[in-house]
Amino acid sequence: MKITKDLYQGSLALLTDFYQLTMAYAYWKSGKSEQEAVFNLFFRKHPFQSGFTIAAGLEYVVDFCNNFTFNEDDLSYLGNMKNSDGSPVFVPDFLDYLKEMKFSCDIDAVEEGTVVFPHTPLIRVKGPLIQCQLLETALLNIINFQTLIATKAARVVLAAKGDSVLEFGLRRAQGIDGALAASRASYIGGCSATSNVMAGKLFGIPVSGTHAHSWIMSFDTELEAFKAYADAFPEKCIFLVDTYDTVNGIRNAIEVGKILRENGKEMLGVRIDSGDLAYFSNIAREMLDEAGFPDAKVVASNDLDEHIITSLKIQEASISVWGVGTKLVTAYDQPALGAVYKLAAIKNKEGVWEPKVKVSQQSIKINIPGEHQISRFLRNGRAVADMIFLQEDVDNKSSVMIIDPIDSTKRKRLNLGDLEEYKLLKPIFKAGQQVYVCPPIEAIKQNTKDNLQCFDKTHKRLTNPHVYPVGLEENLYQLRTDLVFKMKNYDQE
Ligand SMILES: Nc1ncnc2c1ncn2[C@@H]1O[C@H](COP(=O)(O)OP(=O)(O)OP(=O)(O)O)[C@@H](O)[C@H]1O
Ligand SMILES: O=P(O)(O)OC[C@H]1O[C@H](OP(=O)(O)OP(=O)(O)O)[C@H](O)[C@@H]1O
Ligand SMILES: O=C(O)c1cccnc1
Repeated sequence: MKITKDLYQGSLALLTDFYQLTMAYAYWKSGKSEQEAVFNLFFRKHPFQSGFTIAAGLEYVVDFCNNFTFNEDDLSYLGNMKNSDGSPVFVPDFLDYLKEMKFSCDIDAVEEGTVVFPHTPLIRVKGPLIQCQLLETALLNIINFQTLIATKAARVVLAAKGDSVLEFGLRRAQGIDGALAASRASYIGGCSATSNVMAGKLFGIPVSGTHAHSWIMSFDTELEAFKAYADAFPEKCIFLVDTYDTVNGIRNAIEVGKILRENGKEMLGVRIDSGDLAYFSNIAREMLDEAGFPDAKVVASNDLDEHIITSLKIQEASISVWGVGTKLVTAYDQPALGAVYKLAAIKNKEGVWEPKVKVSQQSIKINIPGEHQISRFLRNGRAVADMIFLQEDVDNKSSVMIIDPIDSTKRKRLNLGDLEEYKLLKPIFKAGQQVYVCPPIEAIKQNTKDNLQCFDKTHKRLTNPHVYPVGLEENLYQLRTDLVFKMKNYDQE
């Protein structure tokens, strides 16, 4: 789908922070706009204290870049901006420059559904400084949110251990776009369907659902309500049984289930939305089995997340479908992923690339310089480590040393001959032309599943997961250390 056209009816070029535009103007004014640069988008810590993160949002980025032009409306809005002395913020020549600007960057990115780790770029942008800069805010907005929600969904789905998870979040999501993007990312993370019909239409996600308490309450009795629903949707009967008395509700559902069966239809199940979900789901299972409905499912909802699902599994609750809303689509326990977008290299006036670092007191905040690539190494299909490296440093090597970017005492030697190697950054745009075909959403969802399968279960544990090794190839580590020393200028008093 064309996200820009269908969702935003036109231009997204102004979906940026004002300072990106003031920097763009200043780059242009100082003759630096065409200077080539490399920026990396990466995060520093997994969300939710997870041991893994699922990359998502690339299709939105592709669409954003393909539509990265300022239209007349945008330019007129910018043209009318005034400084406090009444002078225009942006001079007409600059607005003409923006009007003529054609997206011409190279973009390399990790495919959606890939398991990713701190410090490794999810997106690398190479091109004119001004364009790289103007892309920052939108790319972060897109990737931070969808990656966060895809990760949350993957955790919920892992907790459900093969049961279906339905995403029910629309009513409590962060606005319209938050809801749509969350439904998309939840599906990528492994949910089976969404209640969000517009997400179903826009993204091709299966939609599904049951009915609400209001349906029951609009009738004199619950039994009447179930019968009327069965009449309208004989193929889709999941009865919500907890409006008045859950045990009686299950009894009523069974009664209507029998009527459906007499008419050649099967009740799909019951939904429980309150009370002790372990206790009532087990009662529902017993009653349904006893009444001859062993295939009827018990659906549970009510403020679920991966931790409550895990607890209900431990309690041996008889739940086989999980409706998860608020805590999934709002990423309730961590509402933002902290991915950043940092300059990693710039071409100087002599045409020589210079790697760049942002020095920080906290070593976790020192970025990785240069136009690097990431390799994932696998042994017999099992991921063993990720390496961040500069291609020229590893050419013709039979083994490499990787060093943890934060703690240099953590090192690992990899014998390349024993390992399968996958390059994670794929070409997406070359000189502004899209060279990557965005896969259908089903393929992205499958990619998540396949990727997760490559990781040991200790990395997928929901609490205190085992840390997966990701390191800088030793030459890149040294380059970064040297640059930090140079920028800090320790030799001066
Ligand atoms: N057996 C259980 N173990 C752990 N958590 C549970 C269990 N049963 C339900 N829960 C969770 O406990 C919370 C109970 O929510 P709440 O306090 O709103 O009670 P409620 O029964 O839903 O009341 P209401 O009738 O207002 O909906 C929910 O998050 C639910 O998922
Ligand atoms: O709890 P969540 O994970 O967010 O899942 C969605 C919730 O939304 C609905 O409740 P709501 O009170 O809005 O309506 P209903 O119970 O009358 O259907 C539904 O019954 C779930 O409890
Ligand atoms: O279909 C449902 O059961 C549903 C949909 C949205 C929110 N809660 C429940």
